[in-house]
Amino acid sequence: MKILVTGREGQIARSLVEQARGRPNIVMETVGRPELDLVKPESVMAAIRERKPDLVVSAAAYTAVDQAEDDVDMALTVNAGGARAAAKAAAELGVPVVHLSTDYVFSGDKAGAYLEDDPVGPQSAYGRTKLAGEVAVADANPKHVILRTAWAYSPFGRNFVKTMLAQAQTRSSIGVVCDQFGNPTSALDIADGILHIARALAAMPSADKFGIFHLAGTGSTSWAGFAENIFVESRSAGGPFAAVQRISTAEYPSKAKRPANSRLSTDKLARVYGWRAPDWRLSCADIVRRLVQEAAPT
Ligand SMILES: NC(=O)C1=CN([C@@H]2O[C@H](COP(=O)(O)OP(=O)(O)OC[C@H]3O[C@@H](n4cnc5c(N)ncnc54)[C@H](OP(=O)(O)O)[C@@H]3O)[C@@H](O)[C@H]2O)C=CC1
Ligand SMILES: Cc1cn([C@H]2C[C@H](O)[C@@H](COP(=O)(O)OP(=O)(O)O[C@H]3O[C@@H](C)C(=O)[C@@H](O)[C@H]3O)O2)c(=O)[nH]c1=O
Ligand SMILES: [Mg+2]
Repeated sequence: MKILVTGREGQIARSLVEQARGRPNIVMETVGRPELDLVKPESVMAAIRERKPDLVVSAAAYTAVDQAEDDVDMALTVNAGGARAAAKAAAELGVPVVHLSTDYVFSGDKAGAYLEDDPVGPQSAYGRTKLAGEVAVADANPKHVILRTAWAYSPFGRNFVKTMLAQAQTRSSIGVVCDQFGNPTSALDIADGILHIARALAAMPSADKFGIFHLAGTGSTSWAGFAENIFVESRSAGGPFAAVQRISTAEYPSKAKRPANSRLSTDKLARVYGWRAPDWRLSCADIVRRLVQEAAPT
């Protein structure tokens, strides 16, 4: 099975390449700028048409949450227009699209974990443009799996884990918000989940397998709790650590508003596909140890 991923250097794209390595019957290919540019729908259509994949993973996106507040037109063009083109190209080939979306489509006002059909209410430009992307993808290709994930981190690209470890190199204490709750999710786990979904769709593309699904790490915490766990693991692996000062959202001003609670229920994915991500602490430990080892002088 040939899987084509949009974006080359993104953390989910790189995780898909790593997790597919050595798996029989899976050819994982990535394509990004300049050949596939989400700003240019024709380039997206042409790149996908030419490669004739059996499944498209629409992973590339405008992901700079604060920057999107000042750059809404570009974020919308990429996250909705670009996503629509990828889904449409897949539809023309008659193949499914797995499209990545985000917990930031929710307002954060709910007390419990969000279900797939809970009302959306994005608080940020990024969240609004990603929601527009969900609508565009669903409209362009009936064979869509929209995967909302959250708080992604990995050994690759830019993410919260790498930011915390980098800051701890020069600081003994770091202020981190303790009043926003969600599910830290390893991009390597997201890649495993996507591979599971791809195999299930190839085996039996029944109607219940399409639609919106939540895929996130099992268990939840605050950003402060996440940071504390990162430093416990890093310290035990001989890496950098800092004290976490628990602060409120008001004490950490930012352009974009983040949801106070964006915990995602992953029961639908478990029910329909029989797959759930590991506990976030286990995956966090793996990735922190790997980053510490990779940084250690040899
Ligand atoms: N990171 C997170 O915490 C979360 C991410 N998601 C979603 O998951 C998906 C993947 O996220 P992640 O891997 O973390 O993202 P990254 O920010 O790591 O990567 C984004 C990718 O998109 C590419 N890209 C951006 N603009 C364009 C464009 N105009 N044309 C082509 N490619 C472009 C980038 O290319 P280049 O390498 O050239 O810059 C990069 O490869 C996104 O849809 C995101 O919205 C959902 C929830 C959480
Ligand atoms: C770096 C830092 C962040 N924070 C806060 C700010 C924010 O509320 C929270 C996370 O900050 P970040 O900028 O890393 O996260 P952010 O860019 O908001 O992360 C989001 O990215 C997009 C792409 C998604 O789809 C979301 O699921 C989510 O992962 O932690 C601190 O309190 N202290 C710090 O030192
Ligand atoms: Mg960020």
